[in-house]
Amino acid sequence: MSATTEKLDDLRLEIDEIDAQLHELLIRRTEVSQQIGKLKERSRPHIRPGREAAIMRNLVARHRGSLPKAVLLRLWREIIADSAQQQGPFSLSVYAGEEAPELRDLARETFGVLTPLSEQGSNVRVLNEVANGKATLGVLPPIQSDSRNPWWRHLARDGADVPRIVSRLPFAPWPRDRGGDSEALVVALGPPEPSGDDRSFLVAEVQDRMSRAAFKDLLAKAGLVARETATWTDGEDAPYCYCLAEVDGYLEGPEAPPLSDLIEAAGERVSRVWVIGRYPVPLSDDEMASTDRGTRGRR
Ligand SMILES: O=C(O)C(=O)C[C@]1(C(=O)O)C=C[C@@H](O)C=C1
Repeated sequence: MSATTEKLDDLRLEIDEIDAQLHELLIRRTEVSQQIGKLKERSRPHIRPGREAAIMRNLVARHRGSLPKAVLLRLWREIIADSAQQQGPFSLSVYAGEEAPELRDLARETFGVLTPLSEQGSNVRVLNEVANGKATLGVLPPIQSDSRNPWWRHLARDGADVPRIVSRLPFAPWPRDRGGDSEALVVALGPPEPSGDDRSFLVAEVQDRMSRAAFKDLLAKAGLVARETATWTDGEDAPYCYCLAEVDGYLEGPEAPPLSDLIEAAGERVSRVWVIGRYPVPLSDDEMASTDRGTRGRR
């Protein structure tokens, strides 16, 4: 046996041992997830987007070597998707209409190959599937400032059956030369949970009309800087318009600052404000950059 063959055999043995350990750990992780599922039985839905984001951030922060972070996170996405499946019903309702026909791929990449997925031709159908418990998560196109019939307007109300925005996709962007450029927002029922680094969406019900610029000024009075804004009115004669803003941080609710400040600053003009969702800030291109470019691709 040549020295090279001997060395190859040794290294393959080492890979077999590593695979056995990884496999054993996956079996154990699944068992622990089932135990968590039993403890959470009464707190449906069992999905925790904030916790998942924290796990992904920790993985990226700890990573070293030449395995791309995109690959590392993809593996964990599959593991966590199955973990959710182990704990109870877990399914997706994905918008597949003209506005964003390609969300299915993004949903599959994020929520695993085996997760049941249905496609819907309208945003309202996706919201209904989540509201009536047929789907755990709804995957919808990003907010468009000029939409005549935006899906987010259906979230501007109170109630335990009103879905809320819980994630923004992709959480981990693909390397620029490899990935598609589709984006999505994910909605779910259930109590919100901060991830440690979040953004929020709020909607204000404003008497009469308000331009996006005027709404930004109003937000500034409450110390809020809008990343994005959108407005919607239900026809010419409607008494209200609805103004949406995406802001940094985790907003608690209209009773607490800064939203209570916003309502005060607006005087009579703002009758109601809803926090229609919060989501963990996705990883940046810099955070996803390779930790070890030197050895990758070398022959
Ligand atoms: O931490 C939990 O609550 C879990 O259920 C575990 C777990 C995981 O596998 O890491 C699974 C699903 C949740 O969405 C978040 C995390």
